[in-house]
Amino acid sequence: MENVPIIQFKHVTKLYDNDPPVLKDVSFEIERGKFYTLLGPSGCGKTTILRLIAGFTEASEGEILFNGNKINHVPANKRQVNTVFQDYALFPHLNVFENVAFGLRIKKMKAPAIESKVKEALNFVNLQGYENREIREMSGGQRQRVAIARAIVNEPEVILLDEPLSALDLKLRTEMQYELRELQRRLGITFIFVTHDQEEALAMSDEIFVLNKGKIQQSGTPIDIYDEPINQFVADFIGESNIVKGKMIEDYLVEFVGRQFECVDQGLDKNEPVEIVIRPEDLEITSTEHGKLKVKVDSLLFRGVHYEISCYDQDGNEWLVHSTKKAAVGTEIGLHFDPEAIHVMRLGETEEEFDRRLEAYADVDNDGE
Ligand SMILES: Nc1ncnc2c1ncn2[C@@H]1O[C@H](COP(=O)(O)OP(=O)(O)OP(=O)(O)O)[C@@H](O)[C@H]1O
Repeated sequence: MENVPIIQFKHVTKLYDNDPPVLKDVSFEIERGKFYTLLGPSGCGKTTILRLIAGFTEASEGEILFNGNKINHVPANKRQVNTVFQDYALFPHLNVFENVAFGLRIKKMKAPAIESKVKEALNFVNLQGYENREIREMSGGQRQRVAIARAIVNEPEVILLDEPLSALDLKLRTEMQYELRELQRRLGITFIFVTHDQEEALAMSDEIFVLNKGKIQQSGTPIDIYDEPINQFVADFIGESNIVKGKMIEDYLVEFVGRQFECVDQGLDKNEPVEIVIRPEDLEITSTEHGKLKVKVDSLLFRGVHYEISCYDQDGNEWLVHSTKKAAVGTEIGLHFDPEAIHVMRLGETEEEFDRRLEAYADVDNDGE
């Protein structure tokens, strides 16, 4: 049982009415006890995936499995899953205790057991002593914790969280990110968290699924996805990036902006058209003689930790640079970068092909040691 994924989607397609599909042939596996994030722009199908797992809607095609058993037609109240909604969906006329106790009362649990379970859940989210408070007397962050207590009190195997932090201001949101992550570790329950905020996804998750237009574009750890984006959509969505068109000359040699650069990629065709990603923090400002690229500084913004410098090369490509060094607007500067900073993306590569290519790199690295 331990090795069976807790949730599996096999070729799941979902249409509402006769509209075009909102999920198209989606397959993935969720392992027990990890923190997963579904990340993508508005309308890409994140909430639909949660609703399918919760049993609030049914798949049009494909299979959904829970602990290895098909659950496509299992009603929501028979699934070992609880949802924390964006607006928390708390009952305003009930106090904190009764909000958390609600599900247990429906299950007709005995009063002393309810009392101890609700207390335990409130302790978990640091709301001991708030039992008799009205919901309207609670702050946004406290309501959030009541909603989480209400989910964990049922001891589900999976907790689904649909943009639960989006109503909070930035400071509280950051605090709650730590709290939620910590809570997930202490509980050891599988969390599936939905957000369209890439920083939140990178900070919180064990695994991220990046979605666009009803398809999973890439899945992996935050570092995998940040360092090796599969395509332009992921590179752009997961952080600020410089993306330019290029050509793979041969293994370890790529051309862009009319020049050839040493890189770490291999296994592509000779002269294959590619896209190149370089992260702004991987670009170093230097003199025009020492730079690998010559660019003209267009604007400079102070961002607290670094300057954000926008430059243009001879072909009109924009290059964003994050640097603690300043550069004067209107001057020409050089940009230096290491071969490892160049990420080569194949056009139209599927996730399976991409993973195989990265594995081949790893084999070469290991052989080389
Ligand atoms: N009950 C419904 N009936 C018809 N269409 C729906 C229904 N629910 C969602 N959709 C459509 O399905 C698509 C995906 O919606 P979904 O809510 O899953 O996206 P999302 O990624 O969660 O977006 P958001 O971040 O805006 O919540 C959207 O085009 C939406 O309009």
